[in-house]
Amino acid sequence: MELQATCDGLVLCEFCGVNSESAKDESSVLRVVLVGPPASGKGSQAKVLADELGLFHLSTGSAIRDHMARGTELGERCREYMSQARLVPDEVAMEVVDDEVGEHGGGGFVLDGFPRTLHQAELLDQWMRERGQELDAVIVLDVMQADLEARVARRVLCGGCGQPLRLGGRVNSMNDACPDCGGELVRRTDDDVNVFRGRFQEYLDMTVPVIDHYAEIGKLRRVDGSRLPDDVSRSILDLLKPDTQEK
Ligand SMILES: Nc1ncnc2c1ncn2[C@@H]1O[C@H](COP(=O)(O)OP(=O)(O)O)[C@@H](O)[C@H]1O
Repeated sequence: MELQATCDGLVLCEFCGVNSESAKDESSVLRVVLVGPPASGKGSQAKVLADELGLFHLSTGSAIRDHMARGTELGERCREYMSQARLVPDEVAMEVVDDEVGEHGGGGFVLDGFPRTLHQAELLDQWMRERGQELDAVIVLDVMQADLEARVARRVLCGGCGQPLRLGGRVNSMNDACPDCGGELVRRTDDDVNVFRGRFQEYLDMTVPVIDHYAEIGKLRRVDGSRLPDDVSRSILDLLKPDTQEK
């Protein structure tokens, strides 16, 4: 498909004549990866970033769960790995990114949960090279293991409305009711400390090499993720400001 630039800066499809969404001026597009250990808050920060900067947010974990819920062929390929809390094969994770970002990421994107292995980072780099694109920044949220374990121990969920809550925040014990819907509080299965430690070790083994890779090529930015969520968001946005302004 041939796309042609029009005088107002949009891009016109040669075949259907439609000004596509991906038509945003290429130079204003921001492409960001958020990396961090489990419970570092990268999912929430990715959402803030997407809302504030108008980026497409892809959480590969959520996208895979969605495929499984819809019973797609890709979802079926992931089911066994997911049920054993193992990473899906790198090529399958890349396929999810290719589908989703290929379709919706034309105006810029923030990835959360990908790349998770060095090979995935290489696949992503190649995928972007093929499109004549490159990442603007890879942001890592630094939080110490002890702080993460304390977070996990306090994290609960309303079984009714599904919102995440924190013991010592709006609720004090598992016997409290959800302050919004009155629902019963439950714990996520992955909020068990042993499950957390397994995932943290996997992060050290598999994802730290991704961080090293992006540090080597000058794309890495570090943010102290141990502060209040709003402060973390501000730091990330400040850090990306030069990129958004330059563009
Ligand atoms: N980049 C990835 N590579 C391989 N598997 C992935 C990837 N992202 C998600 N998954 C699969 O999805 C599961 C849940 O992903 P995760 O990012 O931990 O989601 P969440 O934090 O939303 O629970 C992982 O255990 C793994 O099986």
